[in-house]
Amino acid sequence: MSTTTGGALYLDGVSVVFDGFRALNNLSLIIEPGELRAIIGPNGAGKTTMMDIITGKTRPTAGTVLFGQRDLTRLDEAAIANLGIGRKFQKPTVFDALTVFENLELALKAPRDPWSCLRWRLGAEARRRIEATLAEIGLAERTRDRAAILSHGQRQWLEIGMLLMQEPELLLVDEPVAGMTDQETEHTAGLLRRIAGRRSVVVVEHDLEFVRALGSKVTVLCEGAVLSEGSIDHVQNDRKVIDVYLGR
Ligand SMILES: Nc1ncnc2c1ncn2[C@@H]1O[C@H](COP(=O)(O)OP(=O)(O)OP(=O)(O)O)[C@@H](O)[C@H]1O
Repeated sequence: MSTTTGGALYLDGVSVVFDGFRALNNLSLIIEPGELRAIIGPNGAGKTTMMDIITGKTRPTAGTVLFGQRDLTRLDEAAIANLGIGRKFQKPTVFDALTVFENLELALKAPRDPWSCLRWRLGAEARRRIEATLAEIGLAERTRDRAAILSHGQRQWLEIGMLLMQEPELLLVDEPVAGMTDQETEHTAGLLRRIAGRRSVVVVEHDLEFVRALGSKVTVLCEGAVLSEGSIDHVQNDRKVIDVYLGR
């Protein structure tokens, strides 16, 4: 199995203060290269703020954020994206008028080159990558269909595919299964399990059945810090987690 070339994601003592309110409070977390990790927690726990810190949208008030050897707190959002950190927001942003294939083609960062024979070879390589991604996201049968006629779940998978075309080392995924059917939810868990390994994947989600299907380590955030961490069975049986989150 090939492994990611990106390093670990390392957050140490990260705090974010908005007008005196601590959205993150001394948060420490390590995501290993190739790891799939689920992040859960009550509303306002700091899950979105944590994603915003990693992508450079929000700056920490204190603490260290490293991706491999790179200090993310010194980079802007574009530089962090260029390092290979991709983010999928809840609402998909696929192009309705384009086909599934064209959406993936558009997402591909094709290098421009004046040599036509080389361009042909790059074209073949691009096609191979698009086809591999179509198979990976399970949309090989829908290649020529316009995105507009896809189901909600299929649109989410297409957007994940568009992010994969950029070959991220770390993919952040925000509530991917909201609004999906049970079957689509199951497919999404399989998809995320498959795409981790070659890159790290961090998933924020409220649906605990889905989190169970991911089969990954789970981190429970509460009041801006890690409340519990371990297997889904471990965190679901943790008294602290039941008291502040699951028992409510
Ligand atoms: N820009 C901001 N200014 C002030 N407060 C903010 C800002 N962004 C987030 N907060 C506050 O920080 C806290 C953490 O919010 P965050 O969105 O990270 O939580 P969350 O775990 O993602 O919640 P949810 O599950 O509801 O999406 C919340 O109390 C929120 O109101």
